[in-house]
Amino acid sequence: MNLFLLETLRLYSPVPLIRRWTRTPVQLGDITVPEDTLVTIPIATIHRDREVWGDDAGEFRPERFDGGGGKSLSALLAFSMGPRACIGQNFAMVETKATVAAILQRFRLALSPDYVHAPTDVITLRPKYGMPMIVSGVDGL
Ligand code: HEM
Repeated sequence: MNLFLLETLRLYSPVPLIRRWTRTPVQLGDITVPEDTLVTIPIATIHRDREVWGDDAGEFRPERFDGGGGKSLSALLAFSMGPRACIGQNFAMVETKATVAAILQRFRLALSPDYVHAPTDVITLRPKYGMPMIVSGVDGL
């Protein structure tokens, strides 16, 4: 399930972008960013970059994380990186696994034909028209 969640965080990162102010000039490759500049880090775009993830960057393929994932350790930025990275990331991963496991022990979920795929960014990413599901109990319950 870990690989599945990582791939979900890559393609549908709940935080699609973050911002940082530079306090001193910062060298980013060939670019010198002056101090007092607001820099946007486009997480969602980086997560679909073919140069980082390969030609199948747009495909849902959890096994890509079996042995690393992208080109570098910092390729997956869903929880950001460094001293201001998400303090709740381990909790979020454990909580999600526990919740999904509890649901799947009791229910089978299928996407409703009414679902319209329209991820939208309202501070965090969410399905614009909701996510209608067809729920049935396991063992026909
Ligand atoms: C899938 C779930 C989550 C995702 C994708 C996520 C993502 C992020 C990201 C990208 C940041 C950096 C924001 C920035 O620098 O502007 C962040 C910061 C933070 N997150 Fe999360 N988060 C998640 C769940 C949680 C949970 C469950 C908690 C608390 C229990 C939490 C607490 C925090 C806090 C306190 C910060 C600020 C850390 C700091 O600035 O030093 N997050 N999160």
